[in-house]
Amino acid sequence: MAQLSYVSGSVGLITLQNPPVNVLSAATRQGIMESMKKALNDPKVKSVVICGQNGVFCAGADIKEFGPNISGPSIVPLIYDIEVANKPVVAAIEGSALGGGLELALTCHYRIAHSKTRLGLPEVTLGLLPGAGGTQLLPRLIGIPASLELITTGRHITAAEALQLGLVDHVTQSDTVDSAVKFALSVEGEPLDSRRISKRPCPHLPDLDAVFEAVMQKVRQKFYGAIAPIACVQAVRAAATLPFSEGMKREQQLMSTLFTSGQARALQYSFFAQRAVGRWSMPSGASWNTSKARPVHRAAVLGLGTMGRGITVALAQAGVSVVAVEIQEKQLNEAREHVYATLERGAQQSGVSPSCANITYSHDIQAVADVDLVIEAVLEDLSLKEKVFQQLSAICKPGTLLCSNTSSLDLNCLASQTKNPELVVGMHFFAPAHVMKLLEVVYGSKSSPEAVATAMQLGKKMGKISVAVGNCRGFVGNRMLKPYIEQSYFLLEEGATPELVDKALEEFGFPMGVFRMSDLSGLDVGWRVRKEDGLAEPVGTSGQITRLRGGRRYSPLGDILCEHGRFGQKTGLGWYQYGRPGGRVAKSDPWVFNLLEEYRARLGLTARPIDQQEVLERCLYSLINEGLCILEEGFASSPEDIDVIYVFGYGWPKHRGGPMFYASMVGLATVLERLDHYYRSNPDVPSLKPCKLLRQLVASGSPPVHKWKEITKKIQNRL
Ligand SMILES: CC/C=C\C/C=C/C(=O)SCCNC(=O)CCNC(=O)[C@H](O)C(C)(C)COP(=O)(O)OP(=O)(O)OC[C@H]1O[C@@H](n2cnc3c(N)ncnc32)[C@H](O)[C@@H]1OP(=O)(O)O
Repeated sequence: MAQLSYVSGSVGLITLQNPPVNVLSAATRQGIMESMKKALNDPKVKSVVICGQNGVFCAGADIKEFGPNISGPSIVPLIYDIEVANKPVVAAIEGSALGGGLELALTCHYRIAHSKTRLGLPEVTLGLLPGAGGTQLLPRLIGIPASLELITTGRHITAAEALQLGLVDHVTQSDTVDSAVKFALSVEGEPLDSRRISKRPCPHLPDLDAVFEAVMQKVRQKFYGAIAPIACVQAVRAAATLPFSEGMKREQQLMSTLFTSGQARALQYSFFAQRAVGRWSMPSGASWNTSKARPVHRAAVLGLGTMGRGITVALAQAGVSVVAVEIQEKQLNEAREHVYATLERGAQQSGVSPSCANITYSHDIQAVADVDLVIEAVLEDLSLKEKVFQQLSAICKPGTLLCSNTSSLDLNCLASQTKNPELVVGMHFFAPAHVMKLLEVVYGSKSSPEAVATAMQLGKKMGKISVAVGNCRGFVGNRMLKPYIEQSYFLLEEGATPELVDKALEEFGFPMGVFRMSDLSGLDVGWRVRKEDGLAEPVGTSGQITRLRGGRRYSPLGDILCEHGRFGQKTGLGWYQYGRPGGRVAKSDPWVFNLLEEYRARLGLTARPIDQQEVLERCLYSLINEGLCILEEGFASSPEDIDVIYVFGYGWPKHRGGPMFYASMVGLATVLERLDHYYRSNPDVPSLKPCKLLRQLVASGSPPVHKWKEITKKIQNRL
């Protein structure tokens, strides 16, 4: 796991050998310790170089080993031995130096990095802090403000930035190990005291208290409810105020609290879940490792409204050449300007040149004739989309993949309009499409595995976390949103206010509660769907209000708002008031309170006190129940798929893992008991009826999320 070899006569070369990313597993730690000892005891060795095999230095501690029974030598004394070594130790950094990997490099006396290396201390994203001395060493090397920023965000930086910050000593474009060996030879025999970071004082910072106070406030706001960023700030403060050994003790104290926290478990689960969704499968048995993606060099986007523009930007930024089509001349020109400005802004932020040259614009659908893939993003109207798919099928060259960005329509209907339904898949982006990480890749009953593989690969190229899901109403994300929103309306009927519901959800960790979120997305969208479904009926001021539709409880409150032209932020009025159309700041609106009072009075409903616990249970457990139904029916292949969708597309707080993980943390038996309880008092609300899978999981002893598959497989109704 770590190999010592001898090069250039006097250099001991220690190579970490733990593919794919040389994590510091117990065996690797043992290997480094033994190799170091051997090299230091060997009189022939005058200097040491540490590198990683296959072009990767080290991605840090092995997250899979985290838990109560971690074995092998611990990291802290191991890397301490390196710092106190009496021979110069040089880190030859390439690929990645992250977490414990960067901490390992920090205890070396010199750091040589390849120009393409990424460095960082991302422990905070795993619910931890850099607990192998990182919080004490980094501030001594690069100062407190830069350290606070890197440690609290976990951001990866380039070698160039690392050089600028003083984190590395030299950046090379050529062979990293060769450069490091030459460098090691050049410093053999030189004094090392000044190279030991732990011996340095932390650079002085005037207004220390004010700086830490400001950072703490920022962190509490930005990472609401997350404990690791706070602990990171506290640990860096220890570096600024305590001697090194005391600071190390503080770091360990804070780390041990984080290490066993539920948040760390959730975030580490999420790390692996993000990777697991790439190993997709379909009910037919086809999967990522049996299906080959086609190359997509040229793609078309059809319809340049908000979604189409965002998708165009995302494709161009991924280096795909784009044909952007919009039949309305005015909209086309606006889109061209908008896309250009967005790409320019993105280029300024990232420091790379904009990709405008990759885009051609047309108002003629014939322009898509020779592309490899089309993403349709026209209005969410079935008959319009069906017509578009007929046209695409006739125009495009054979084999072109036809994708729809629909968020709600039946993909099979669109596929049935084409000559090759196997080439049709959904690519459901989230607004703004060039920013949001999530992509639902939707397979219909005839989609070929190759088509799914191609959409998944394109999503990856666009920097998305892509999740393959089946074609049910609303797919996974929006389908689960439905009972969540429904419960929030029922809570209003029973006595809650939008403020009360939103507060509970925001304190849980959502960036926006359900009502603020609905105002942002536009209340008219759901209204149109409800009207199409025959649910929303005009109420007016004196009309009869019915709260039962098709035998199910129904709340027309959302429809009533829309009848008053209150569509949310875009009209300046929704569940809140925004001052003006397009306003962003939500203020309570007495009009809404009056409406609720009148509504309850008309229906003879008595408002009762509703607490945050009830809001969370009803909104979240009904959403979780729907997620379990989706798993049961096979429209998602694993709980990880659902959790990734919710964290990256719907603002589910990252440190709570996702709805499925959260349910397992709360206890499936508790979720079942509470759903049973609410269903008993609301037998006309089917989404509160616990699904079969939930009962089965509880009957099987509530296994951890990664074991659910064994049970879902048994009861899945295949698509
Ligand atoms: C006791 C604690 C003491 C000290 C504190 C130290 C704490 C730490 O060091 S925590 C770990 C900090 N490091 C990270 O957070 C880095 C995580 N890894 C990455 O960001 C990326 O994997 C990468 C940039 C290193 C490489 O990216 P890419 O090339 O896209 O590959 P993958 O992400 O798909 O990874 C490949 C493969 O490796 C697994 N893996 C990556 N890092 C780790 C890790 N630190 N521990 C365990 N496994 C790791 C990853 O899961 C992939 O495998 P699977 O596809 O099987 O999941």
